[in-house]
Amino acid sequence: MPADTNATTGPAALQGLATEPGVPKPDPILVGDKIKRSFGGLTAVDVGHIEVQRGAITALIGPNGAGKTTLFNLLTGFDKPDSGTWSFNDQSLSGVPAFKVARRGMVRTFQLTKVLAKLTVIENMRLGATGQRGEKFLSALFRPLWKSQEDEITRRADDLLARFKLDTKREDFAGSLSGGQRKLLEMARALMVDPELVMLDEPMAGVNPALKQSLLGRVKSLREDGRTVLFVEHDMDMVRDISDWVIVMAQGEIVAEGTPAQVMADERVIDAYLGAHHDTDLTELDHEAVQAQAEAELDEEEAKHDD
Ligand SMILES: Nc1ncnc2c1ncn2[C@@H]1O[C@H](COP(=O)(O)OP(=O)(O)OP(=O)(O)O)[C@@H](O)[C@H]1O
Repeated sequence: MPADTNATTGPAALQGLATEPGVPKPDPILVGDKIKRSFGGLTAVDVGHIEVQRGAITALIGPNGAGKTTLFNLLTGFDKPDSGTWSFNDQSLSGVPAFKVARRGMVRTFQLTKVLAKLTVIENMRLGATGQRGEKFLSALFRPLWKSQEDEITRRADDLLARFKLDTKREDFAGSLSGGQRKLLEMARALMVDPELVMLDEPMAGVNPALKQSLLGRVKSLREDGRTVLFVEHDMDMVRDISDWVIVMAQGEIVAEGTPAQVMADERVIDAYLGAHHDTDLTELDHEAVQAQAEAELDEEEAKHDD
């Protein structure tokens, strides 16, 4: 089927957009303005404008300390900004607590913490249904629920575990799962509230390369189910493979946006990475960036000699 060049919805609509930071999207599910968060004298986030396209997979990348996690925390109500406003499905989310944000259809995954690792897989899933109250609300597990509500939660959890091929691990402690299985559990748990927007925190971290493809398939299937995905990731292969759009942060600000191919060739992105000290697996981008810069310098030299 030929691509619909006039599409305003989904990933297709992103083709041909300007690559300026904060560029408006044709059908945004999430819109933020002037979001600032400082820690002491350090400005962790200073985002002028951000829009996330509905039904697309958007990657949020940037060097260590760029403010990605802080922005995730702010948007999902786990942290409070110094200033700024944002809305989800045209409804303001400023000041809305995390569990209510989740109920409205926007959830974020968390890397499995020590406490959650001590619970079984099914217990983790059931906690997901409480709308991300998190481990402070572990008591939610033991709070009496209506039997029918409990049955419904268990049924949904078991369906998701089967879909994510974790059903045989149902009674195992989450801490005993492999890196890839933990990532599947984090994702499955987030789906307990049937969210429209799923925010994934480094979905590839600690995953065995052999499992990466299957995990990538899971993320793509979220989009096929009609969900919107926003993810933070250092693994550039993943970013290239599955993102429809990439937003690049550096020093708290959005410095560039575009398709994966556009941002990876963008000077502003190369500068952001080369200008920062980082210790994660951005080697591939580094390599490309260094090569691109070397080529640019050689071209400049050649041009000088040509004159
Ligand atoms: N609770 C906090 N207290 C003080 N400083 C913080 C806090 N949280 C984050 N920061 C600082 O804010 C800046 C942005 O951090 P953040 O974790 O959001 O970056 P990031 O882009 O997610 O980095 P990484 O890729 O390493 O996870 C960093 O300089 C960090 O040290």
